[in-house]
Amino acid sequence: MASRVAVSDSFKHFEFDTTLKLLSSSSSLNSVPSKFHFTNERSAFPSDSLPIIDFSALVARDNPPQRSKAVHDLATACRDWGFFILVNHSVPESLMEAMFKAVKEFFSLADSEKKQYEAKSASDPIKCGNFNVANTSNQSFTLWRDYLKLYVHPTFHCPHKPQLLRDMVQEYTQITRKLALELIEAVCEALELNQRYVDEILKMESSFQMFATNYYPRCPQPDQAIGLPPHTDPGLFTFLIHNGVAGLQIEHDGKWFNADSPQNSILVNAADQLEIFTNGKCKSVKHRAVVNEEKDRISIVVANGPSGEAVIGPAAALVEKDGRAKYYAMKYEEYVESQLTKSRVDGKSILEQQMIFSTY
Ligand SMILES: O=C(O)CCC(=O)C(=O)O
Ligand SMILES: [Fe+2]
Repeated sequence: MASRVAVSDSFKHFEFDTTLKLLSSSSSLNSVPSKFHFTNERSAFPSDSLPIIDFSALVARDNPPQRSKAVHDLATACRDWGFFILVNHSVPESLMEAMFKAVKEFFSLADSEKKQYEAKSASDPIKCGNFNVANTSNQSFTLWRDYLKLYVHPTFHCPHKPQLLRDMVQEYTQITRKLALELIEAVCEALELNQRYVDEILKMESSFQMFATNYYPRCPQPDQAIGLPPHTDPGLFTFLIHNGVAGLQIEHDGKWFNADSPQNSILVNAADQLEIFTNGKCKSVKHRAVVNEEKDRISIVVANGPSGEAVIGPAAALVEKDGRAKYYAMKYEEYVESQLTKSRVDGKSILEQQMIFSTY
């Protein structure tokens, strides 16, 4: 990492200065301004062997052998990679296209219009602008991306303009919520956890679902800035689609892999609450978003969590089988807030802080 701005009392995670979209469209921008400086090694291996999960087989309840194979494949993917490509998921291609049109309309609004959604605190249900992160030496830098983040369930929050965004986010998050529920039920089935865990422990009926979209403008020096530094996601399963421009990388066996995906598929990763709830049987995979010199990249992300009120620790039946709990429990809404405000780029993640290490 190169020089950055030292963290002072005025350090703010949330910032709305000038959007990056506006800054990077200036023809004279030929180097990364110092506040974005983050030296990164963005090379990664190709991702030929990423698991592919066929959603239609997973929900084929009239074909038990097919379903049980899909359930098994899902559990294996969550254990070995913490990441997979979901195909035959039933989300219409036209809805995905409309989502990209809608978020582009949002990012193209004037800064003065977007500024009303500048976050004042971590718990604001609508946030947009830039995001600053710090490292353990108390130096901060700004990420090379503009973002919009919304809390969409159990209460729906979305800007009123553009109307297309409001309509599409509502439709897309409703469909993806159903997909997430199916995935969670399948993981529970694979681990022999009954429906009570889904309904009463995770409280999926009031699942806390977040929608985010990231706009990563092309970058004059992609090795000197980062879209999103390595992190894991809160929640159970994160769904990601992108505009066809590569940039997502995932960590596997201590190496970075490019997470390429076929068109119309959804990239899914197991997230922190799934790792905790399954007592480590599913892995919350570290990932990052790198930027490039040629093309603007947009990703659309849905983080599907348990209820914000749910206190998530390892499932009792698994603790019994494993002989010990490997994680502390925490209320999910507190976990989300801690991750937004307390994480340090090169420090222990909130997930690592929740781990209980065996004393023998
Ligand atoms: O844009 C991407 O590829 C990654 C986004 C992501 O990891 C996130 O929003 O948590
Ligand atoms: Fe993420």
